[in-house]
Amino acid sequence: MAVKTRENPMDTGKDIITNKSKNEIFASCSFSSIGLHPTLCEQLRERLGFEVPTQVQAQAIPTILSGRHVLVNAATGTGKTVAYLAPVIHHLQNYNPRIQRSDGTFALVLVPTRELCMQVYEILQKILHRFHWIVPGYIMGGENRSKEKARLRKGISILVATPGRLLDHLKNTTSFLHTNLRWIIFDEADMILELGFGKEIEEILDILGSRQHDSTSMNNSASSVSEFPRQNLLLSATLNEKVNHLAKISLENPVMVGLEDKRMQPISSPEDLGSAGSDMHDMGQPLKITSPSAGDYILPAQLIQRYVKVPCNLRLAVLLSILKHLLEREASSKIVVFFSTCDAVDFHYSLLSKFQYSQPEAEVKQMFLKCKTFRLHGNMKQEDRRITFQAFKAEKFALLFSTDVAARGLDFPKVKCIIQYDSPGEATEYVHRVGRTARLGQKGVALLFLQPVEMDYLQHLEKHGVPLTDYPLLKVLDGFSSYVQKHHRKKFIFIESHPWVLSLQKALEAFILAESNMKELAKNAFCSWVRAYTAHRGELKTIFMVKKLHLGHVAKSFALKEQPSLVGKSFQKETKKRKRNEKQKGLSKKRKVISKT
Ligand SMILES: Nc1ncnc2c1ncn2[C@@H]1O[C@H](COP(=O)(O)OP(=O)(O)OP(=O)(O)O)[C@@H](O)[C@H]1O
Repeated sequence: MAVKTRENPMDTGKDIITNKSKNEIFASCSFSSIGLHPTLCEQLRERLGFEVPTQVQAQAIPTILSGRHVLVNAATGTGKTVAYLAPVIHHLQNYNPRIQRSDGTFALVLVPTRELCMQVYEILQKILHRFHWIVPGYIMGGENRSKEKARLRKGISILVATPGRLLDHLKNTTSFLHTNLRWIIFDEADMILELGFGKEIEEILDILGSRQHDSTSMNNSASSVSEFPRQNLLLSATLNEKVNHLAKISLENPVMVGLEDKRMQPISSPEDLGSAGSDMHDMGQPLKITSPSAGDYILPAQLIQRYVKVPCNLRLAVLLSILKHLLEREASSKIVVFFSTCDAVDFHYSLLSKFQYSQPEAEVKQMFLKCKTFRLHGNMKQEDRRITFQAFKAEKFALLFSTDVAARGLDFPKVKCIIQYDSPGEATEYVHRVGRTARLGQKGVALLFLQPVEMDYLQHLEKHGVPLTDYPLLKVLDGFSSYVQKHHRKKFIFIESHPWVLSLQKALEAFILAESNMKELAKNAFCSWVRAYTAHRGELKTIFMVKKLHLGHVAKSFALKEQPSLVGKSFQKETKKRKRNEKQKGLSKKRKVISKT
């Protein structure tokens, strides 16, 4: 099938998978030829519509079936979930006599966020349709503990969990039976650590008797209760050096799937592997994963990646213009916009739910965007998070405003465009955010907003093999208004003087001024935005520097005419308090900002 030529700079083409990308994504074998039970293959076909395995599934499934510990590194949207679920189900449905609920938990899938927990559980439910004796279940932060206890007491064969809640039940739910545990799977392994769950994971492995020790095999521990040896799996699109310690304490002689040789280095000293310092073997060779460098992050080949350089004070007007452009050009578009804070999500969500606009001289005001808008962040009630997650999945034409809770693992069908309005920070997070589109060979576009003072971030991304091209913003803005053409025949070469943007900015400021609750939301969003900006780490601190910003212009990006006066002493006091709290609790900045799993 030929790929459509693109006229619209953000046109993602039809929802087609080209023959070329089909060959890159899918393997030329069948699920049964890689060892899966015929009924399971049928379930994959009937319930999920999977005819043949993806490349990563074709590599990982036989290796996992063989019982080896495995590290899987493959691009976003390539089918890692079924790559680990299918072998587990294959073995479990084969047990003779059949497993029962009273046997407790056999497999544990650890995930970093609640939405991912629900997603994996839903996939399990589908595949297990014909294997009714294998019971799936989930436990996660925000849910009712007593109900979870009751479910655990009855028995859950394959349990999906967020780490904090799992540890809680391991310590406090005596009826939680896990003596038959055979598999521990870390999905998005690097994120689990990034969120500061390292200590919890070590405790979990200790309690479950699945921690590797220097001289003892795990078969000497609690796992010996089970008749089968333990098998642990670590997966992510961005396995990096941070997972070395986790790999060391949880995997024994692991096989690497998708990690090129250049990413593996012999261990020269015990410190190479982190605090506990021991070795990890693959065929006798102690190895560790090195930091990713140029070209190491695998991004979907068909993903179009662009950046847009926007002066700070016009960011909001430009965001709204681009959204309008995209949604009006493509009648079935789904777009995800990433923000750095919950307050920013709330502000932009409320703004777009209410903001009406008419071009100068036009008589009737209309909603600026006529599109269903959703929001998702860690400060929302659990039930609202669940409703949003399900609703956005089902929609064909919708916008989602989110923090990084949606960045990892979530599989929203038919998302055509990802906009990173606030920069992601680490290149790893860039990779996962953009990975919500262009899944499984589908087309997709990613757009990154940068301010003129932040342009060095492009080099940071390029170092990791992520090259971006310029987005033709002026062309998009010019295409907008009859007003522009009627009153100004000259061509505009600066965004700062573009009549469409200026008129929109004016209207936004007037709207915020007139709506007191919106003004409050804008102020809160402004303050947390600045706080989040100061939280960039390492090398990124030199790119995203608050002191390089004009805070009055930042205020304009929340449609505030003036910089809120509360920023100053109270902001500094709050920042100091936050740092003190973080130090005391030993939490990573990120975990606090991102989510309450
Ligand atoms: N063999 C297959 N045939 C058809 N579709 C598949 C197959 N395997 C997976 N998919 C689909 O591909 C999409 C991506 O799968 P999945 O979410 O497992 O990817 P992933 O590699 O885990 O992505 P991420 O790194 O973002 O978590 C899903 O919609 C899934 O249903």
